[in-house]
Amino acid sequence: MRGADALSPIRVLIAEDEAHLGAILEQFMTARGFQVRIVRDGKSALELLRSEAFDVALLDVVMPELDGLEVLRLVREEPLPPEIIVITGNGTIETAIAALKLGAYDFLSKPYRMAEIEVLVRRAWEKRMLARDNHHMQSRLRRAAPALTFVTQYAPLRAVLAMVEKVAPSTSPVLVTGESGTGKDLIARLLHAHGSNPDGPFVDLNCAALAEALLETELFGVEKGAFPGADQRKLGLFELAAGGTLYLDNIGELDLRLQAKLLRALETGSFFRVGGTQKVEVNVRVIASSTLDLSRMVQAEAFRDDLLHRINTIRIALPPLRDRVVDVPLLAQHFLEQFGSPVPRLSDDAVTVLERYRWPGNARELRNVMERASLLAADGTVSAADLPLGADVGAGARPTPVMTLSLAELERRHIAEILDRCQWHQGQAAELLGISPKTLYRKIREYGFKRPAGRGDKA
Ligand SMILES: Nc1ncnc2c1ncn2[C@@H]1O[C@H](COP(=O)(O)OP(=O)(O)OP(=O)(O)O)[C@@H](O)[C@H]1O
Repeated sequence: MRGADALSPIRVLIAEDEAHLGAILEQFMTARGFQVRIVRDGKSALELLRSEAFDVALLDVVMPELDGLEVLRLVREEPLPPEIIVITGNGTIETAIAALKLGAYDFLSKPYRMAEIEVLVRRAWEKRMLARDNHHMQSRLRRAAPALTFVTQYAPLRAVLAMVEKVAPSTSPVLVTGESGTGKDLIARLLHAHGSNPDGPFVDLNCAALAEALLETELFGVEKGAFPGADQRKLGLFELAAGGTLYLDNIGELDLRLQAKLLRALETGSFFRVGGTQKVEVNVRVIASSTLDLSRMVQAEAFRDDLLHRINTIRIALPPLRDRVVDVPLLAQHFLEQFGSPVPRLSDDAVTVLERYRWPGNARELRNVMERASLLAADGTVSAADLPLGADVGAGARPTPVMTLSLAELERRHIAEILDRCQWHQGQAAELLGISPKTLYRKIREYGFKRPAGRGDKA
């Protein structure tokens, strides 16, 4: 069982107004390996429960300011509340029933034995873990988690993989760089899987896909009433990733103000929700990725030097596929195994075509090409004719009647064509168009383009 002696101790809040009893409880629980915070009144309990993540809370019913039942009621309205055990002083059955009705895990009457408390707290924690694991498993299943195998025979990349395993258990931030489709997301997932808490959440955010204001609330959460329309508190991804990994894809797209907020969060392990006045403390491993050259962005004053230093502690650079031709047939085979059943064979002429192509969309493009080829393969063999690579070059060379078009119309058509060629992979399309993914995202909305069903595997 994970728990007090494992990597992440069980976090317990004790709200007890009798100082002597509180001190004994704190001492006992700390000695048993729990991570304990203690407060003396209901108001402080509520504040702490709202600002920090706890697994279990022990609430005395009779407390100044707010009584335990009221704290219980208010905390149960929060997203992801801890399990709560209510301690009744007078032992009335009515209070106990009221607590259970309000959603308490259980109750204990004073006087109680310390061993009883420990057993109850562990059980409450197990219930919480089961619920959380179940939630993670469901979301993982929903996302149909991609296979976590990084295929390569290219020696420098094998060295990178060895480093990934070595640095995975540390909690330092990691920066993964490389062109779109080179496998940055896959590396982030591998780091998480080999990390100190693989069962913890893996939360990813594509910083290129959201507008500034949305990004901030998405990342850091928002307090109820922070702005019109914020009608309830929303937890940010930083909090949802507590005890796990937060993967910030396209970090170069964060604006300078958010970069400053992120830096502070990384340095202090805490932040304020939008509109919030209470510090939220979290323990999250941050992995950032970028297709852009962040050092050049620093020179252009578009990226903070200090943030780059902070996330650059561990840097993993992925080379483009065209620089490691040795991997092309290997990866092609790997993807065929994912799509084909029975798995088709690659003919020699197909391998030659694959090796000659430059793969601007890297492994993702190869994956898409293999998905298509596995459908077309006749007699269980993928031949050169099943690969659309030559045809693509031809399409790109088609003359366009530019003289009769306005500049905006020309832009609209060009973007539509590139999106189509990249099968709606926006990172790749932005790269081919020479604009940032965020600009592309804006243009897509401006021109009202709609992603055709089944196109593109990532925003
Ligand atoms: N070396 C590899 N072995 C196996 N699969 C790979 C490899 N590299 C990439 N892939 C697969 O190719 C696809 C694209 O990779 P991934 O999403 O990790 O790229 P990325 O660099 O994060 O792209 P982007 O910058 O556009 O977000 C995924 O399906 C991934 O699993």
